[in-house]
Amino acid sequence: MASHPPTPSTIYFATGNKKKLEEVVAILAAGHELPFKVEPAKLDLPELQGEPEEISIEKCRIAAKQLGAAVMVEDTSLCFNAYKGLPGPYIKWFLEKLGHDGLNRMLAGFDDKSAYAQCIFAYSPGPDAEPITFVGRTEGAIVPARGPADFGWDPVFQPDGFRETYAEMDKGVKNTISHRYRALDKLRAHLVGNSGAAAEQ
Ligand SMILES: O=c1nc[nH]c2c1ncn2[C@H]1C[C@H](O)[C@@H](COP(=O)(O)OP(=O)(O)OP(=O)(O)O)O1
Ligand SMILES: [Mg+2]
Repeated sequence: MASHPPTPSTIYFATGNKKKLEEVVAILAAGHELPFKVEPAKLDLPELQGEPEEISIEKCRIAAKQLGAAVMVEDTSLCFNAYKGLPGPYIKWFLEKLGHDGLNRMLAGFDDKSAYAQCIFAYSPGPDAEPITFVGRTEGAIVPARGPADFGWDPVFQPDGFRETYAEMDKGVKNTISHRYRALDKLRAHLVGNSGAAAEQ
């Protein structure tokens, strides 16, 4: 992992998605007091192509250059096992063009409806540093849409071990089992471990 200077007092979370921001704020607020502040930065970051980790790293480089500061970004994939992980990072376009029903129709010919949601956070302390990444994954299945349609593909993703879709479940529950929680929890642990106090030891 790239060696980074101690965690700065302010880190910008660069995203154009207010529902992602809501969940990041809620997840961080539910944990212990942090030795740094996370400020939102509304940037319309490009939809890049490539392997998910590379996409997050490049997205982070772009955001760090634009903001000239410490920044975190995340890119989210929805991966169908019957499609060897596609749509993956391209889910945004599949969702936009096909909608919830269309995503289900993609799997009509397959017995295997299993999927996983994946979130990759990338963090960089500044424009000249190499971003580091943190991956979170939640296994589940693609189901006919159930629940409020206020956040992307939440209505069609039912995490393993639950009877509700992400959309139906209490936000507090989603924010303890989701792909976003799992990735962000690793990033938070890194940033706390690398904060001033710890870094002096
Ligand atoms: O927990 C989630 N539950 C349901 N849907 C979700 C979730 N997280 C991302 N999504 C949607 C948003 C976008 O349609 C696509 C990912 O694309 P992605 O590029 O990561 O998000 P985005 O462009 O909306 O925001 P950003 O400015 O951070 O890139 O899946
Ligand atoms: Mg995006």
